[in-house]
Amino acid sequence: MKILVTGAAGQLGQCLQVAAKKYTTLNFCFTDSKELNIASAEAIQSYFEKHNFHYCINAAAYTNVEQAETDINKAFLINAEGVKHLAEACQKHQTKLIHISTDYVFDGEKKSAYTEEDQVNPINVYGASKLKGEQYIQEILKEYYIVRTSWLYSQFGHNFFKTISQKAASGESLKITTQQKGNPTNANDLAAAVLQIILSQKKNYGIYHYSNLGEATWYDFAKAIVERQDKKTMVQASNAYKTKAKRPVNSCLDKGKIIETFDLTIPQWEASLTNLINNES
Ligand SMILES: NC(=O)C1=CN([C@@H]2O[C@H](COP(=O)(O)OP(=O)(O)OC[C@H]3O[C@@H](n4cnc5c(N)ncnc54)[C@H](OP(=O)(O)O)[C@@H]3O)[C@@H](O)[C@H]2O)C=CC1
Ligand SMILES: Cc1cn([C@H]2C[C@H](O)[C@@H](COP(=O)(O)OP(=O)(O)O[C@H]3O[C@@H](C)C(=O)[C@@H](O)[C@H]3O)O2)c(=O)[nH]c1=O
Repeated sequence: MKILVTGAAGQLGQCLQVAAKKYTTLNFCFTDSKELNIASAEAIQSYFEKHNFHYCINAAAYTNVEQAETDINKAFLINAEGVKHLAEACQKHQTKLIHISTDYVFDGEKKSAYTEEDQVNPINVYGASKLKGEQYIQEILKEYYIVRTSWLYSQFGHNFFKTISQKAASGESLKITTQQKGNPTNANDLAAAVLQIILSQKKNYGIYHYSNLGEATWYDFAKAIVERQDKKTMVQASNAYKTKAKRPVNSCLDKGKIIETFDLTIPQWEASLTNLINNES
């Protein structure tokens, strides 16, 4: 089975490269933004003409939530138009698309975890651009998986876990917001789940939610990161951390559908965080 991975130099892309090593029967083609720029319809069409992919995993995205507020065109160029180009190429070449989306498509007003059927209503530019990408896929394709995830962290790339670990290592005291809750998710777990979807060979296409189990505020998450590394840094709860972009107050995701459909076992976020730290040290 031949699988294209876009955005392969990013955080999830690198976790997919690690996870892929376990599956020698799968033939991966990992591409970074230089090899395959998803914002270029021509580049995508000519790449798909040269290969015959069974699946495309789209891990390419514009992910800077703060910068997206002023860099609106670029966020939409990559997260919406880029995804449209990929969907069109997948449609033309009978390639199944696995696209990664976000909890930030929701407004956060719901009191409990969001299911796949819940109303979307993004409250920042990044979320709006990702939603537009989802909508293009639904218009163009029948054979797709949109996997919404949240609060990704790992040993790779830029993420909250690495920011907090670096600040703690330099002895900087931390003020962390208690104003949003969600599901911290180890990107290595997401990568494994995506490959399990492919290996299942099921045809239950549609939208799915995947994140680690258990909820936390960013403050809870930061405290857990610092405590597990035995750092003496003070982690202070804050209810006034200033940002340009609004973020959903609650973006917890209900995982019932993906667990049942693909028979997945999803780790608790605390256990997965411990695991990552133990593997890194
Ligand atoms: N990070 C998170 O907390 C969350 C992420 N997600 C989603 O998960 C997916 C993976 O995110 P993550 O790995 O963390 O993100 P990263 O920002 O780490 O990686 C994204 C990758 O996409 C590449 N990219 C950007 N523009 C293009 C382009 N035009 N063509 C090809 N590649 C491009 C980037 O390359 P370059 O650096 O060269 O531009 C980068 O390597 C994304 O869809 C994201 O929206 C969902 C929820 C949470
Ligand atoms: C660094 C820092 C952040 N914060 C706050 C700001 C914000 O409300 C929250 C999270 O900060 P970040 O900017 O790291 O996270 P953010 O960029 O909002 O993370 C999001 O990224 C995109 C790509 C997604 O799809 C989402 O699921 C989510 O993971 O923590 C503090 O309170 N103190 C701090 O020292």
